[in-house]
Amino acid sequence: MPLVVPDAWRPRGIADLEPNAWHVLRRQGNTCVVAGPGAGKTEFLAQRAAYLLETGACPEPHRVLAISFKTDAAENLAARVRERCERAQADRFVSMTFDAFTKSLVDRFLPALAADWRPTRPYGIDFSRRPQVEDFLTRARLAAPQPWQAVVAGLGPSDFESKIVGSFRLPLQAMAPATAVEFVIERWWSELLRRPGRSLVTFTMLNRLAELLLRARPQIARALHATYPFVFVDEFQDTTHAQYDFLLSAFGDPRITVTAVGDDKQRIMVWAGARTDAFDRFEAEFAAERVPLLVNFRSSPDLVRIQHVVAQALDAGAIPTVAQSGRRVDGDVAQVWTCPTAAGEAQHLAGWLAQDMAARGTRPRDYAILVRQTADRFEEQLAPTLAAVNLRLRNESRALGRTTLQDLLVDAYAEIAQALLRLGVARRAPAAWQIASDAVLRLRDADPDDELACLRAEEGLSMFLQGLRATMAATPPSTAAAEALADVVLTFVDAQALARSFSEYATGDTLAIALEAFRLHLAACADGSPDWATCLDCFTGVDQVPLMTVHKSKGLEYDTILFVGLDDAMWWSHSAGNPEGIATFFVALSRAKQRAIFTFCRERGQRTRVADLYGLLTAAGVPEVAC
Ligand SMILES: Nc1ncnc2c1ncn2[C@@H]1O[C@H](COP(=O)(O)OP(=O)(O)OP(=O)(O)O)[C@@H](O)[C@H]1O
Repeated sequence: MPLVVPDAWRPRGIADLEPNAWHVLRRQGNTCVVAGPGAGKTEFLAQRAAYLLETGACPEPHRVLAISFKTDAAENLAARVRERCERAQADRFVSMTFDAFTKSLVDRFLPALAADWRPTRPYGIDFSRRPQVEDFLTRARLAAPQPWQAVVAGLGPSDFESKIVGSFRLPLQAMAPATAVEFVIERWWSELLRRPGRSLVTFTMLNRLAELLLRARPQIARALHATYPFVFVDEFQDTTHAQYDFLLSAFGDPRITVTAVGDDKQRIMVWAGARTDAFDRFEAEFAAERVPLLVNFRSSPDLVRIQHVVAQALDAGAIPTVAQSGRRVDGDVAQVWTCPTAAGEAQHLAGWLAQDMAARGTRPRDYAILVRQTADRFEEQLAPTLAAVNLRLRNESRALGRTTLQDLLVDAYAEIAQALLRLGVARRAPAAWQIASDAVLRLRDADPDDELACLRAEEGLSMFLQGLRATMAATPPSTAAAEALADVVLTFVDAQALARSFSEYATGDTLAIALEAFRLHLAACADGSPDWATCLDCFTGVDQVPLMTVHKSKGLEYDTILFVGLDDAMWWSHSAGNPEGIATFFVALSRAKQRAIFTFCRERGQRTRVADLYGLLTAAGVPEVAC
């Protein structure tokens, strides 16, 4: 494909970029783009990838590496680049989560680690739960030499792994602890890595091992640099100590250009170890320029004004952003509903949703019900009431085996398998055909320029679909039939080909996790569906109102968000002015394009702990309405 002259390059799929975004798009050096919600940070990364690939700024065979924190964010970015670039260019865009990237390095180069730090192959993944860390710290204190015991006693379980273990650079060979903290760190590694049988490692440990690998084997770091001269990091505010240090060892090199984007007002992962100084460190240690984006493309002007009140509570110097999106609703753009009982709240919500959809011609997926936590409990409470007005609720935070429904829906295999099943019930499904035929060419390794190979791969697909249609027509949906279909599809797709063709499945158990979740979800949807088309609609969530935690809603947007449970019971860990609580509230509020509704139910709790959040809404002029 001919290269585009840089000055002639234009954004794809959007009319234009704001001036600051143009500046960073063309910039050579390291940059951090710090911008508020809806500023188009993710979109900007997709456009920059297209620019680098299409103008030859990132020439073949080099690649652009994008690192995200969540699977759905990584997939979302990859999908945006695929939509904007030719396949040959999009194939040079690698979008992975931090965990998948560092794990793949460790898995690939495990023998290159010094014996003292080498996990067994295979190793198990550990999630270091709080009681386990508490127990470990007690044992470590008792085993520590007397003079160190007081220091060990001062270590807390909540950030021990993420901060203490996460920020400690492993020496190239075995450790000889010189301090109390080093004693505990050494013991932690020793207990997990060198336990009898199979090693256990956490993702923090994998990040640390990947960082060690690059320091110990500079040739691996050089190979990484040669492959990825451009690196993006999305949601940079969520970077943990171990991840930041990995970035520094991996890409803190003048030949690599790193673009980090994020919003420190959306920092809601401090509890999971996000460091609070990531942008400052990046600016200093990567000699990066900090560039703000000043437009909000998502929310209407009135919502942007309310968001700014909350933004100022997080950062008194927050710069107001300019709304680009118009207002499309009459009346209040934000309200607090005060309901005496949970049942009354559910009824009001269901009735309001049905009425709003009828009045505005909106669809169930234009709305999202957000909760701070315990989405499963809210699902139980709300689903029957919504069903009474013919609305289906879908808990996207629901666990499916070792993943969640939300992550399954952006999984590459799930997308291919769904497309195949769609083609099994409908001949005319152009979008599904596109996904299936692209996937088959990739899985069968057919070069797009080799007409014969492409023809053969497509013939194979057509033959498979003939058989699949016959099977699906002859077998009504049931749990057993869904499981059998999942097997048929997997046999055709071929697990080995998946692992070969999709980097995310190359190592580890990502594919096994996706296959298990796909089977579980398909079987659950088949149960009670009158036909396969309905079952597949259920699978994708067509015409279902999504319910999810605020954490799961990060990066997403909806016409209207309904934040249920703004009370002390749901916000038990919040205290006035707590930045992470306000940031969580800010993330929820800023998902809305047109309207944000908050509900308070007296039966569920008080509103003392969350008085500051109500204070912000009042200051922004948001009215309270009794329901
Ligand atoms: N330059 C642009 N022109 C028009 N629309 C845009 C532009 N950039 C982004 N958008 C749209 O604005 C919305 C928000 O964009 P995006 O999700 O990239 O924002 P973000 O900064 O990553 O948001 P957040 O931090 O809140 O998740 C999306 O609907 C996107 O398609």
